[in-house]
Amino acid sequence: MQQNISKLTTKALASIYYDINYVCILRSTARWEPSANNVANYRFQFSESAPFLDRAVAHALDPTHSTYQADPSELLHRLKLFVDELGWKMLLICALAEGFRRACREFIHTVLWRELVSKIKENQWSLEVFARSRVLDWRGQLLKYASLGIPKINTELRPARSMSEQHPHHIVQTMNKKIQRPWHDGSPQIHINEPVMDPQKWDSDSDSDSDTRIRPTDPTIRKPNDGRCKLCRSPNLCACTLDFSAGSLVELVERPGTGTGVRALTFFKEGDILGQFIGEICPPDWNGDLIYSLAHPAQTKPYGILAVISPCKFGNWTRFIAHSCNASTDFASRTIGNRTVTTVEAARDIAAFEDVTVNYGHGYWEGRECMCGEENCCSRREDSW
Ligand SMILES: C[S@@+](CC[C@H](N)C(=O)[O-])C[C@H]1O[C@@H](n2cnc3c(N)ncnc32)[C@H](O)[C@@H]1O
Repeated sequence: MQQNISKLTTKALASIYYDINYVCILRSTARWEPSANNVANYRFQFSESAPFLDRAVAHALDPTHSTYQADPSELLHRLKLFVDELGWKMLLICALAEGFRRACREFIHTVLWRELVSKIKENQWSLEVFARSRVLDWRGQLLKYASLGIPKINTELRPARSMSEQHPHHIVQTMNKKIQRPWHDGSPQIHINEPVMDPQKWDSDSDSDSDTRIRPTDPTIRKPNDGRCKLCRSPNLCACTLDFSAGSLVELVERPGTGTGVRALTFFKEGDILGQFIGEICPPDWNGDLIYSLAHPAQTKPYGILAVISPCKFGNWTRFIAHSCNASTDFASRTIGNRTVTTVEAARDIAAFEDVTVNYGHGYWEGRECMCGEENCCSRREDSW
């Protein structure tokens, strides 16, 4: 019974994150392609949440009013409990998610509803950061109730620091419920969607005139014998690209002792490709980043190292995955579209709200202490470094 409750409420919470992300995608689609259809799809989410928010506010203003006393399924009672625990802002954020609206209607057993409220409470800051960093327009909804004299609504409408200018993976939630920018070696770490290459790092003839220098070719560009594309299985050059959507459903969180890590906000199935390990493409003998970098092997014999991918400055969320000696993902070398790439793939099913981990390899821990805490941890074993 308790297990079922936990499963159902975890699923409901994961669908709240998923739906908030979806509403924000609808918002940007409607903004950049404002066709009647796109705008209607976006507005629909608001029109779905409005009626029961209106009822919840009216009930809060006058709980004795006969219209609001009739509450056969006790929906208003559940909403009141939610607002008492988590406030109006959280109600407005969650109400824009279809998964939450469904739970409001269907979780009629008090134990189930209380468990969901308590899970949302545990994740309150994460949900707020998620909604704000994706520019969910919950304030617009709340403003319409601002003049009604509900004091708590006015305090929750106070402007907060804007996150709209930041990529969500420029935001790390700290242990004391603040946010900070990921930072390394005195500089902010910058999110990129495509690998970058600094020709100067590849320049063997740095004394020659820049006009006469030959531009180095990117060694990760797909060559005819790099094998079939992992996605379409074609042995020929194809236009396939990786789907980056998994990256929208993870968050960066500070962890004690190990720094920034990655937490899944949805369920991943074994074999799912979560993302591409992206960074600056550096020469194979480059050793300027001993923390984050990964060797990029050739796909064909003699299987040497073609490059080092260094995301210490430019990279994506995959650079923050912590090591575990019992990891939930693997790095894999793949040919996809016009490149050979390193992907991060689920080594087993990953539960929502679990930290995503990967095995950095035994050599990484030479002279360092692994703190993954697993029974088989390399730093606990007698033969460890
Ligand atoms: C690739 S980075 C991961 C992101 C990093 N935590 C950060 O804050 O930017 C690798 C570094 O994270 C920390 N780390 C990750 N997993 C760890 C583990 N299992 N034990 C100890 N430190 C770990 C170590 O400082 C390691 O050198």
